[in-house]
Amino acid sequence: MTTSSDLFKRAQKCIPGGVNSPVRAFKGVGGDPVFFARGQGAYVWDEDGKRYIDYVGSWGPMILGHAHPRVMAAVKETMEYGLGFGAPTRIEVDMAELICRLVPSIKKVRMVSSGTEATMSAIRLARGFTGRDKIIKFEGCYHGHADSLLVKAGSGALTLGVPTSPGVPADLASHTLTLEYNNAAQARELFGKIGKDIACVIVEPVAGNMNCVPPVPGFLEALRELCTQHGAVLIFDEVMTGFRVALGGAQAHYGIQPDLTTLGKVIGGGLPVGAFGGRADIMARLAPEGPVYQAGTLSGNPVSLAAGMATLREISQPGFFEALTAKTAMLARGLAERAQRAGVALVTQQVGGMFGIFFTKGKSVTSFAQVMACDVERFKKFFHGMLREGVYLAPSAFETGFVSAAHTESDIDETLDKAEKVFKTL
Ligand SMILES: Cc1ncc(COP(=O)(O)O)c(C=O)c1O
Ligand SMILES: N[C@H](C=O)CCC(=O)O
Repeated sequence: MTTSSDLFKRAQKCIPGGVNSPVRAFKGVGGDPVFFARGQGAYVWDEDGKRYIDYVGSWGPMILGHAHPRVMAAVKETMEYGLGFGAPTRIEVDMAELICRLVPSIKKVRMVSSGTEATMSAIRLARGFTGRDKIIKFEGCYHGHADSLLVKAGSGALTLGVPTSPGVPADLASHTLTLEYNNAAQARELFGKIGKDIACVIVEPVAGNMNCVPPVPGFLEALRELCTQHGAVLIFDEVMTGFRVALGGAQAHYGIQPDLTTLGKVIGGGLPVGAFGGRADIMARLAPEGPVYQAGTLSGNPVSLAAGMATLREISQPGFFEALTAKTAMLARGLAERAQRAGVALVTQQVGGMFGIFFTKGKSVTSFAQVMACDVERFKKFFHGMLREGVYLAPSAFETGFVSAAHTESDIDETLDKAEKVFKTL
């Protein structure tokens, strides 16, 4: 018995499933979730004081590692002035200017409190701007839990086997058209048939909620071309990839400008936040400038923005992303090599500070069908082996992994040695 399992028993009596977000519950790997008591740099410690090298990083925000001193100092300093006012503050202007400078496709930006709010609002805005109802998303992509987007979704919805959630009205779901990720021909065909009805295409420019699946060359380009041609809004959901795969996000990495971008995670430095922004003519349709309504009591919370600003300042340092990418590549390459040595079929993929581990043969995984064909049972054994060894991976075969600036080469080496030991047991 561990303190975590005691706490989980208590939690299950008063919290649905014992957790406040389904992916935390270990349903995808079995067993009881670990309860964490603290984090510092690349490590987290559970309630019994066991240390883990952390590759979840609060699902992405902790790009500097846990409790980074400059982020903590910014939070403490800002808190001294009050926790929020429900009125405009200087830091919101600073943050908006910074985002617009770092992501040039964003001419105006609205802060919200979560990634879900960002995508939900961006969809409404795209519909209000175009006067059309239909939206296109891709199977296995997750864009938060707004009704229109919980259709063939990834992340916890996929892990739990409910990619299309009960509770989403069929009438609403019928407006969400789902295509195969990385299949440009299918998108062309659909646009050819009903292009004039499509309000927007929303896509994870690197899919991070069905493990880690980068776009194949030409896929994002085709979406850009189709949206322009048919007057639809192209939304890059960069809640995960924004300030994670490159300073300017996936759009800078791949050189493609969306019309709208959604952000979250890193821009809050670990505190609740989200944002959406983009073309000035589209953003001008948003209340109070335009008629499309969107609001939030805690939107642009100064403490969240202080943590986010401090994080963005750190990741703007020259060489930050080169170093993060090199370290993540070292991990991904090393895992593939150690697996091969142990005779285990494994594919690893990586973009910037994101990586994926697939128990499958072959060279790459580019489609949802390939993701679903991977050996999930083997992943579960690997996950628990690594957990025992003191390495915390995302508790699902359908989630991406995250490396932070706090991970050292020696952390990566330690992880690889432990992985090799576990591979030999599979
Ligand atoms: C790509 C993407 N979009 C949207 C969301 C929703 O963000 P949040 O969990 O902050 O609502 C997430 C993560 O959950 C995500 O990974
Ligand atoms: N995959 C999700 C976000 O990226 C995981 C976070 C959550 O839903 O709790």
